[in-house]
Amino acid sequence: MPLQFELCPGRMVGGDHPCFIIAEIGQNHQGDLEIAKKMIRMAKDCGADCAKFQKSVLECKFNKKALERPYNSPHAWGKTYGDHKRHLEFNHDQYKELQKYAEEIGIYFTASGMDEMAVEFLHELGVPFIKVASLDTNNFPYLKTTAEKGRPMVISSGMQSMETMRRVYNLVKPINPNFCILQCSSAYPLSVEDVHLRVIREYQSAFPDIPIGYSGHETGIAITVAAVAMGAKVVERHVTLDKTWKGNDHQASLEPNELAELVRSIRLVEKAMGSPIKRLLPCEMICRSKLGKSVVAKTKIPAGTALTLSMLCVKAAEPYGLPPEDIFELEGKTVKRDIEEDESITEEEIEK
Ligand SMILES: CC(=O)N[C@H](C=O)[C@@H](O)[C@H](O)[C@H](O)COP(=O)(O)O
Ligand SMILES: C=C(OP(=O)(O)O)C(=O)O
Repeated sequence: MPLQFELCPGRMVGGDHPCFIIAEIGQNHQGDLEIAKKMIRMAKDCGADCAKFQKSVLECKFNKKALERPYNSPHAWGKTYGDHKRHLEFNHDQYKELQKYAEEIGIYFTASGMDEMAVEFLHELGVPFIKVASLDTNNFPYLKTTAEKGRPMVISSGMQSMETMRRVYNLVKPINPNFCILQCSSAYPLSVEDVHLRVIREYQSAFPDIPIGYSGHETGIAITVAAVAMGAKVVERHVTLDKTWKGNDHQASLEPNELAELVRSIRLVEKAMGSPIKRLLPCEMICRSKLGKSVVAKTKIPAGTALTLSMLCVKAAEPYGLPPEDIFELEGKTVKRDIEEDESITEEEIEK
């Protein structure tokens, strides 16, 4: 079964394809369409593959009491949680405008569908893939209808257990094979001790036929780069224009210079991952001929002498002689000509 699939038109993920980098604008746009556009532009300029938002149909995502509860937080945009969330929600026409803008500047555009109606909305909008936010990952009716839409899915796994993630995999796989799972811990900002990058390995062995990725809420870029070195094929990070802005996620977000550095570092590490085949590289030949050690005569050895270990030593020598790892095989072999003390012993001097 392939470890890769087409996440967006013309963009494969998994296998040897470059890691797909999602700039999660989320609700960091302050409810302002112009800021949202600036953030899409910033994501593109910094080299991210995709600009992502969060779409909710609030009455479908929350029950009445949850919307009516007071939101006493410095990050609140309204007195109740419902008012707060309403302020941050873009409508259909605004989404259309953002989508058009992203298309014009050439960056993939999508959102997490944070309830079934939101997924319906995104499906009709024609996003390339649906992001399943952690809060819906154990929402099995949602997962089933979303998988049935047939669009690729990126499923995050904050707040879930391994057992639930196995059930998620078993539910989605037969309906829609084009999905990946992201390791994620849902806290903002996330402490280093709560990241658990090793879960990526667990997922890779439990779900070997899908790409695995990482959705990070920590500060800085190092941990996300490490996730890529561990094989994350999709990464997602919140982005902001200013970490001091009001909002729950800004502190755990990357400002433009950090996002650009993240993209650069990921691309660098991808190149450095190279090949698993260990061999002497052409670029190492200069070092080997200068400092690599080889077999040298410890004493003068007359032609026809059968070699013993006591006649040989190992040094960095000019020219480079026989490799020292073969020294024991030289015992008993005879030399074709007189060899001076401290002279390199090369292939040509040894009787076959
Ligand atoms: C789990 C989840 O949805 N997490 C999202 C994605 O990471 C977050 O962006 C939340 O929407 C955000 O932290 C909520 O903040 P507030 O409660 O102030 O609107
Ligand atoms: C909550 C989201 O993401 P995650 O679960 O990956 O943090 C989201 O994409 O809206």
